[in-house]
Amino acid sequence: MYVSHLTLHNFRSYASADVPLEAGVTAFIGRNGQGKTNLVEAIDYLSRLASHRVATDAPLVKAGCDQAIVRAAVVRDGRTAVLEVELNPGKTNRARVNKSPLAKSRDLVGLVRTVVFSPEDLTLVKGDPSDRRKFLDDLLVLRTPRLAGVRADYDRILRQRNSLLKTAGAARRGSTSQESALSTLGAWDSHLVHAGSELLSHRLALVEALAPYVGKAYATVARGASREDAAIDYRPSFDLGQHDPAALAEAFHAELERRRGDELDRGISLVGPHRDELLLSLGLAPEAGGQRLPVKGYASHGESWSFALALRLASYDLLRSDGDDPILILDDVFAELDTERRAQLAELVAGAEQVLVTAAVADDVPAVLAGVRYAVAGGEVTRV
Ligand SMILES: Nc1ncnc2c1ncn2[C@@H]1O[C@H](COP(=O)(O)OP(=O)(O)OP(=O)(O)O)[C@@H](O)[C@H]1O
Repeated sequence: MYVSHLTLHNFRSYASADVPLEAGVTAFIGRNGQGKTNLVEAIDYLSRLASHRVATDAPLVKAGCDQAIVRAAVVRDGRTAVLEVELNPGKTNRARVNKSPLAKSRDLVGLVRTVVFSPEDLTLVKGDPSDRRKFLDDLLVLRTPRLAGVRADYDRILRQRNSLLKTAGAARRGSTSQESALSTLGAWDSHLVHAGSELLSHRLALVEALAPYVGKAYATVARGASREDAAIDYRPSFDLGQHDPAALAEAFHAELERRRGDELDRGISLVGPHRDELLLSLGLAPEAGGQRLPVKGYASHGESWSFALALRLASYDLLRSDGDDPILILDDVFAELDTERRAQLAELVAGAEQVLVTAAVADDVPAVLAGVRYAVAGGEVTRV
C-alpha cells in the first residue's frame, strides 16, 4: 500500500498543502521546525486517528482555526481510495471514503496502515508500562480495527468504575450506606471483565505472534546479538490460568472479588489490562552469567535504541505477514542513530513498498534510501 497524494487544510502549520507521492522512498528535508514531521504525522493520523506526538487532536489543528482536514489517496493492490478525516476538536470528527461519509470516524482505522519510527520510540523501552501497553494496543487495532471500539469501551468503563469506587470507598469510610454504590459496582465489574478479557486475550495472542519477530529484528539491528537475546513477555496483573476467553473472564472476576477491599480503600481499579506490563528483556552472554535482565534499568543506551528499533521492525514484519505492506515512516530517526545502526536500518527498510523519511540534514539519510526528495521550508513543500 502507498499514499499517492496528500492534501492538508489547516493541519498543524499548514493552511494548505498538496503533495503528490510515489511508491518507494520519499525524503522530506528541511531545517528544524519547517513542517516535515507535520506531513508524515498527517498520514499516520489517518491510519490510527491518533498522533505519535500528542494525545489529543487540538494541537493538530492550525492555531486560530476550528477544523483541520487530512485527505490521502491510498493505492492498494492497484486500486485507489480517497480517505478523508475532518478534525473538529471538542466536537465529533468525521471521515469519508471516496467522498461517502462513514457512520463513525473510527471506521477509517486500518484502511491505511503505518509503522512510525521516531525519536520518541526510546520511551517504548525507558518509559512507563503505559507506553508499552499503548504500543501493543495500537498494533492490535491496526491488525484488527474492530478492537478500537473494545479499547475505547474499556477506557470508558474504567473511568466510570474508578469514580464509583471513590464514592463507595468514601461512603465506607464515612460509615454511610454504600449498598447502592456496591450493587452498581457489581454491574461495572461485569462490564470491565467483558471488555477487559477480550482486550487481554487479543494482547496475549499478539505478544505470542510478535515475539519471534522481535528476536529476529534485534539480532539484525544489534551487532553480534543472536535472535535469542531479545525477548518480550506479557505480565498480567493477576494469575490468568487458562488463556481461553471464558477462563480469562472467570479469573478476572475472581480477582476483582478478592481485591474488592483494596480497591475501595484506594478508590481505583487495581486489576485488569490497564495494570499489565510488557516486559522487555535481554540475555547476558554465557561468560557474563547467561541470565535474562530487564531492558529498563539495565540496558545501555545503544541496546535500548536497538530494542526500540526491533519493536518497530517486528511490528512491520508482523503486519506484512498479514498480507499487506504497511507504509514506513522514519521521522527524524537517523540523526539519533550511530552510523552502523543507521546503515542497518536503512538496508532493512529500503525494499518496503513506501518509505517516508524526514531529516534536517540530507547527509543523514543513508545513500541506500536515495529516492524522491522534497525540500520543506516556510510551509512550502517543493520537489528537488
Ligand atoms: N497547531 C499548530 N498551528 C500552527 N503551527 C503549528 C501547530 N503545531 C505545530 N506548529 C508549528 O509547526 C512547526 C513544527 O513542524 P514540524 O514538527 O513538522 O517540524 P520539523 O520540520 O519536523 O522540525 P524538526 O526537524 O525540528 O523535527 C513548528 O514551527 C510549530 O510551531
